[in-house]
Amino acid sequence: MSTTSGATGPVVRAGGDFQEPPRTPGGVALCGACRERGTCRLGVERERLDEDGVARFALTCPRDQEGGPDVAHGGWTAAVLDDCLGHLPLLHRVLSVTAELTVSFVKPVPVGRPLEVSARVERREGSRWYITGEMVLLPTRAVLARASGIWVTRDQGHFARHADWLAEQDER
Ligand SMILES: CCCCCCCC(=O)SCCNC(=O)CCNC(=O)[C@H](O)C(C)(C)COP(=O)(O)OP(=O)(O)OC[C@H]1O[C@@H](n2cnc3c(N)ncnc32)[C@H](O)[C@@H]1OP(=O)(O)O
Repeated sequence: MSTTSGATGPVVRAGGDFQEPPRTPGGVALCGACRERGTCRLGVERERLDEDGVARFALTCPRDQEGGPDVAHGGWTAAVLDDCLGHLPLLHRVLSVTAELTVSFVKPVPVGRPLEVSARVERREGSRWYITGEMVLLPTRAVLARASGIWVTRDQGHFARHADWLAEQDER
Protein backbone atom coordinates (compact mmCIF):
# COMPACT_ATOMS: atom_id res chain seq x y z
CA MET A 1 0.00 0.00 0.00
CA SER A 2 1.49 3.36 -0.89
CA THR A 3 1.27 6.28 1.51
CA THR A 4 2.31 9.88 1.52
CA SER A 5 2.25 12.63 4.13
CA GLY A 6 -0.90 14.68 4.41
CA ALA A 7 -2.18 17.44 6.66
CA THR A 8 -3.96 14.90 8.88
CA GLY A 9 -1.28 12.18 8.75
CA PRO A 10 -0.44 9.46 6.27
CA VAL A 11 -2.76 9.39 3.26
CA VAL A 12 -3.43 5.94 1.85
CA ARG A 13 -3.66 5.92 -1.91
CA ALA A 14 -6.25 3.36 -2.91
CA GLY A 15 -4.91 1.58 -5.94
CA GLY A 16 -1.24 1.87 -4.94
CA ASP A 17 -1.61 -1.68 -3.60
CA PHE A 18 -3.86 -2.76 -6.43
CA GLN A 19 -2.48 -6.24 -6.76
CA GLU A 20 -3.63 -7.17 -3.26
CA PRO A 21 -6.20 -4.62 -2.07
CA PRO A 22 -7.66 -5.23 1.39
CA ARG A 23 -10.73 -7.43 1.09
CA THR A 24 -13.66 -8.16 3.37
CA PRO A 25 -14.34 -11.75 4.53
CA GLY A 26 -16.80 -11.83 1.60
CA GLY A 27 -13.96 -11.04 -0.82
CA VAL A 28 -14.98 -7.45 -1.56
CA ALA A 29 -12.00 -5.27 -2.53
CA LEU A 30 -12.12 -2.10 -0.46
CA CYS A 31 -11.64 1.38 -1.92
CA GLY A 32 -10.02 4.23 -0.02
CA ALA A 33 -12.91 5.46 2.11
CA CYS A 34 -14.08 1.98 3.13
CA ARG A 35 -10.76 0.67 4.38
CA GLU A 36 -11.06 2.06 7.88
CA ARG A 37 -14.57 0.73 8.41
CA GLY A 38 -13.73 -2.65 6.84
CA THR A 39 -16.96 -2.90 4.86
CA CYS A 40 -18.21 -1.51 1.56
CA ARG A 41 -20.39 1.51 2.30
CA LEU A 42 -22.26 0.94 -0.96
CA GLY A 43 -23.56 -2.34 0.46
CA VAL A 44 -21.56 -4.88 -1.57
CA GLU A 45 -21.30 -7.96 0.65
CA ARG A 46 -19.67 -10.66 -1.50
CA GLU A 47 -17.62 -10.69 -4.67
CA ARG A 48 -16.20 -13.55 -6.69
CA LEU A 49 -14.90 -14.35 -10.17
CA ASP A 50 -16.54 -17.50 -11.52
CA GLU A 51 -15.02 -20.02 -13.93
CA ASP A 52 -17.22 -18.68 -16.75
CA GLY A 53 -15.33 -15.37 -16.47
CA VAL A 54 -18.32 -13.57 -14.97
CA ALA A 55 -17.83 -11.63 -11.74
CA ARG A 56 -20.80 -11.86 -9.38
CA PHE A 57 -21.55 -9.55 -6.48
CA ALA A 58 -24.10 -9.96 -3.69
CA LEU A 59 -25.34 -6.64 -2.39
CA THR A 60 -28.14 -4.71 -0.71
CA CYS A 61 -28.94 -1.03 -1.13
CA PRO A 62 -28.40 0.52 2.32
CA ARG A 63 -31.26 2.53 3.81
CA ASP A 64 -29.12 5.67 3.83
CA GLN A 65 -28.96 5.52 0.02
CA GLU A 66 -32.72 5.93 -0.31
CA GLY A 67 -33.93 8.36 -2.98
CA GLY A 68 -37.66 7.94 -3.64
CA PRO A 69 -39.69 6.12 -0.98
CA ASP A 70 -38.04 2.74 -0.27
CA VAL A 71 -36.03 2.86 -3.50
CA ALA A 72 -32.40 3.65 -4.22
CA HIS A 73 -31.11 7.05 -5.24
CA GLY A 74 -30.05 6.76 -8.88
CA GLY A 75 -26.56 7.87 -7.91
CA TRP A 76 -26.22 4.77 -5.73
CA THR A 77 -27.21 2.53 -8.62
CA ALA A 78 -24.66 4.18 -10.92
CA ALA A 79 -21.95 4.17 -8.25
CA VAL A 80 -22.34 0.53 -7.33
CA LEU A 81 -22.39 -0.54 -10.99
CA ASP A 82 -19.22 1.49 -11.56
CA ASP A 83 -17.68 -0.19 -8.52
CA CYS A 84 -18.64 -3.75 -9.43
CA LEU A 85 -17.77 -3.53 -13.14
CA GLY A 86 -14.48 -1.84 -12.26
CA HIS A 87 -13.60 -4.68 -9.88
CA LEU A 88 -13.50 -7.13 -12.77
CA PRO A 89 -10.04 -6.05 -14.02
CA LEU A 90 -8.96 -5.96 -10.36
CA LEU A 91 -10.01 -9.61 -10.00
CA HIS A 92 -7.45 -10.20 -12.80
CA ARG A 93 -4.90 -8.21 -10.75
CA VAL A 94 -5.10 -5.24 -13.13
CA LEU A 95 -5.70 -1.68 -11.92
CA SER A 96 -8.00 0.31 -14.17
CA VAL A 97 -10.04 3.48 -13.97
CA THR A 98 -13.43 4.24 -15.43
CA ALA A 99 -13.18 6.24 -18.65
CA GLU A 100 -16.83 5.93 -19.66
CA LEU A 101 -19.97 4.56 -18.01
CA THR A 102 -23.52 4.26 -19.34
CA VAL A 103 -26.35 3.17 -17.03
CA SER A 104 -29.88 2.15 -17.96
CA PHE A 105 -32.29 2.42 -15.05
CA VAL A 106 -34.80 -0.31 -15.90
CA LYS A 107 -36.82 -0.45 -12.64
CA PRO A 108 -36.65 1.34 -9.28
CA VAL A 109 -34.20 -0.53 -7.03
CA PRO A 110 -35.72 -1.49 -3.67
CA VAL A 111 -33.79 -0.61 -0.51
CA GLY A 112 -32.84 -3.44 1.84
CA ARG A 113 -33.54 -6.33 -0.54
CA PRO A 114 -31.04 -8.94 -1.81
CA LEU A 115 -29.61 -8.00 -5.20
CA GLU A 116 -26.98 -9.41 -7.54
CA VAL A 117 -24.69 -7.61 -9.96
CA SER A 118 -22.91 -9.59 -12.66
CA ALA A 119 -20.12 -8.22 -14.84
CA ARG A 120 -18.36 -9.60 -17.90
CA VAL A 121 -15.61 -8.48 -20.25
CA GLU A 122 -17.02 -8.05 -23.75
CA ARG A 123 -13.63 -7.36 -25.35
CA ARG A 124 -10.22 -5.81 -24.77
CA GLU A 125 -8.51 -3.38 -27.15
CA GLY A 126 -5.12 -2.00 -26.22
CA SER A 127 -5.41 -0.71 -22.67
CA ARG A 128 -9.23 -0.55 -22.88
CA TRP A 129 -11.51 -3.09 -21.23
CA TYR A 130 -15.11 -3.00 -22.53
CA ILE A 131 -17.25 -4.30 -19.68
CA THR A 132 -20.98 -4.83 -19.37
CA GLY A 133 -23.12 -5.78 -16.41
CA GLU A 134 -26.55 -5.88 -14.91
CA MET A 135 -28.28 -5.68 -11.54
CA VAL A 136 -31.08 -8.12 -10.74
CA LEU A 137 -33.54 -8.55 -7.89
CA LEU A 138 -33.30 -11.85 -6.03
CA PRO A 139 -34.75 -14.40 -6.08
CA THR A 140 -36.71 -13.65 -9.28
CA ARG A 141 -33.70 -12.26 -11.21
CA ALA A 142 -35.83 -9.43 -12.61
CA VAL A 143 -33.49 -6.91 -14.27
CA LEU A 144 -33.35 -3.57 -12.44
CA ALA A 145 -30.44 -1.85 -14.22
CA ARG A 146 -27.85 -2.42 -16.92
CA ALA A 147 -24.45 -0.80 -17.43
CA SER A 148 -21.67 -0.72 -19.96
CA GLY A 149 -18.41 1.12 -19.96
CA ILE A 150 -14.75 1.40 -20.78
CA TRP A 151 -12.03 0.90 -18.20
CA VAL A 152 -8.46 1.96 -18.98
CA THR A 153 -5.59 0.09 -17.37
CA ARG A 154 -3.14 2.11 -15.31
CA ASP A 155 0.23 1.46 -13.72
CA GLN A 156 0.95 1.92 -10.03
CA GLY A 157 2.05 5.52 -10.61
CA HIS A 158 -1.44 6.68 -11.66
CA PHE A 159 -2.50 8.20 -8.36
CA ALA A 160 0.94 9.64 -7.57
CA ARG A 161 0.95 11.40 -10.96
CA HIS A 162 -2.49 12.75 -10.20
CA ALA A 163 -1.30 14.11 -6.82
CA ASP A 164 1.58 15.86 -8.63
CA TRP A 165 -0.85 17.29 -11.20
CA LEU A 166 -3.11 18.58 -8.42
CA ALA A 167 -0.17 20.20 -6.64
CA GLU A 168 0.68 22.02 -9.89
CA GLN A 169 -2.92 23.22 -10.11
CA ASP A 170 -2.69 24.54 -6.55
CA GLU A 171 0.44 26.53 -7.45
CA ARG A 172 -1.33 28.45 -10.23
C1 LIG B 1 -9.81 -1.46 -4.54
C2 LIG B 1 -9.14 -0.15 -4.88
C3 LIG B 1 -9.08 0.12 -6.38
C4 LIG B 1 -9.17 1.55 -6.62
C5 LIG B 1 -9.58 1.76 -8.06
C6 LIG B 1 -10.02 3.18 -8.24
C7 LIG B 1 -10.64 3.30 -9.64
C8 LIG B 1 -10.95 4.73 -9.91
O1 LIG B 1 -10.46 5.62 -9.32
S1 LIG B 1 -12.15 5.04 -11.11
C9 LIG B 1 -12.54 6.76 -10.78
C10 LIG B 1 -13.20 7.45 -11.93
N1 LIG B 1 -12.36 7.52 -13.07
C11 LIG B 1 -11.28 8.34 -13.12
O2 LIG B 1 -10.90 9.00 -12.16
C12 LIG B 1 -10.55 8.41 -14.43
C13 LIG B 1 -10.21 9.86 -14.76
N2 LIG B 1 -9.65 9.92 -16.12
C14 LIG B 1 -8.34 9.65 -16.32
O3 LIG B 1 -7.58 9.39 -15.38
C15 LIG B 1 -7.87 9.69 -17.72
O4 LIG B 1 -8.72 10.47 -18.53
C16 LIG B 1 -7.75 8.27 -18.37
C17 LIG B 1 -6.76 7.44 -17.56
C18 LIG B 1 -9.09 7.56 -18.45
C19 LIG B 1 -7.21 8.43 -19.77
O5 LIG B 1 -6.06 9.23 -19.64
P1 LIG B 1 -5.24 9.66 -20.92
O6 LIG B 1 -4.13 10.53 -20.50
O7 LIG B 1 -6.22 10.12 -21.95
O8 LIG B 1 -4.62 8.30 -21.31
P2 LIG B 1 -4.03 7.89 -22.67
O9 LIG B 1 -2.76 7.20 -22.37
O10 LIG B 1 -4.04 9.04 -23.65
O11 LIG B 1 -5.11 6.85 -23.19
C20 LIG B 1 -5.09 5.58 -22.66
C21 LIG B 1 -6.16 4.81 -23.37
O12 LIG B 1 -7.44 5.23 -22.90
C22 LIG B 1 -8.29 5.53 -23.98
N3 LIG B 1 -9.23 6.53 -23.50
C23 LIG B 1 -8.96 7.68 -22.87
N4 LIG B 1 -10.10 8.31 -22.54
C24 LIG B 1 -11.11 7.54 -22.97
C25 LIG B 1 -12.51 7.65 -22.93
N5 LIG B 1 -13.13 8.68 -22.34
N6 LIG B 1 -13.23 6.65 -23.46
C26 LIG B 1 -12.63 5.60 -24.04
N7 LIG B 1 -11.31 5.42 -24.10
C27 LIG B 1 -10.56 6.38 -23.58
C28 LIG B 1 -7.36 5.96 -25.09
O13 LIG B 1 -7.98 5.76 -26.34
C29 LIG B 1 -6.20 5.00 -24.89
O14 LIG B 1 -6.52 3.73 -25.42
P3 LIG B 1 -5.34 2.73 -25.96
O15 LIG B 1 -4.20 2.76 -24.96
O16 LIG B 1 -6.00 1.41 -26.03
O17 LIG B 1 -4.95 3.29 -27.28
